[in-house]
Amino acid sequence: MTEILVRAEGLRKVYGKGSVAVDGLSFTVARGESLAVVGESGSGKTTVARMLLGLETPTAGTISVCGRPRKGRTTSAERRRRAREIQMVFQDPYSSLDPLQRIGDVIETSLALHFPLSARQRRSRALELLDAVGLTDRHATMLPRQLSGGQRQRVAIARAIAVEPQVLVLDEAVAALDVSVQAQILNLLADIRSRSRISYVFISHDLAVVNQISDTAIVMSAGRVVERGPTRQLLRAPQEQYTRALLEAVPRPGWKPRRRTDGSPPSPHPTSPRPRI
Ligand SMILES: Nc1ncnc2c1ncn2[C@@H]1O[C@H](COP(=O)(O)OP(=O)(O)OP(=O)(O)O)[C@@H](O)[C@H]1O
Repeated sequence: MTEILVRAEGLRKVYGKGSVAVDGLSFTVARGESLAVVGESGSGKTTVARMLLGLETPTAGTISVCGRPRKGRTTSAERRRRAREIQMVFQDPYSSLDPLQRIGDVIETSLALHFPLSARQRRSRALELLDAVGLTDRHATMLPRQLSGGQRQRVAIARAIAVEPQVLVLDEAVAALDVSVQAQILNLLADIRSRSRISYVFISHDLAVVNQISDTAIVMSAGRVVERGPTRQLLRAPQEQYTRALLEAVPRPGWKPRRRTDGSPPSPHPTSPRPRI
């Protein structure tokens, strides 16, 4: 039987005096599923992510994660428990990393909050996690500014998975990276999902990226869902004009609605047609 990890029903968010960011949104995410939330800028995607994480309170509607409703005031123990259910990776890891904290300590701090490990066990687990995202002991001693954007995003992912969450929300997590680094991070996320049965809510405006990482997708416009379904089908045969327009707006030569299945990185040669979905 499918285990539902995230259930959002009738979500609505109104900012200030009547700016409706999300309106009547419902969706579920099953264990191991990767759901993409797609839409143009201002369609309400980040607001959805922030509500899932409890960073914004819905004006109406309900969210439950791992079968427990997310509402009301929380104690610090409850916040820790919730953090183990759902974690988030942001677009710009630099702004979410302490510039003065070494990378190894970033991961250790996350571990210390959630697991009763000795200092030695923590260090060893931190190195294991960095290794899992393709970083080495050498990176553990570095500061965020000494890493590339892609490496910083790996740190952000390692920090999030250190907590062993059931659900990972990724808000434009590869948008700031160049195409080959994007491909590496997407492959890494696919590996993590196949190893751990973690679920993803992958927020993106980039339909090619969405096609590589998600099973199902919802397309949002002005806070509402305009179309939803299996990602592959939705991108191959969009039913709604809005989705078609989003697809047509992808500004790349050689754009073909064909899924890349071999996990290979896109061509590094800008003149050749880019093999995408
Ligand atoms: N804190 C806020 N206060 C007031 N309005 C907000 C706030 N955050 C978002 N909005 C508005 O809500 C709407 C949805 O914004 P949101 O950031 O969720 O969209 P988005 O799809 O994530 O866009 P982008 O991809 O540009 O980040 C926009 O009209 C935005 O101006």
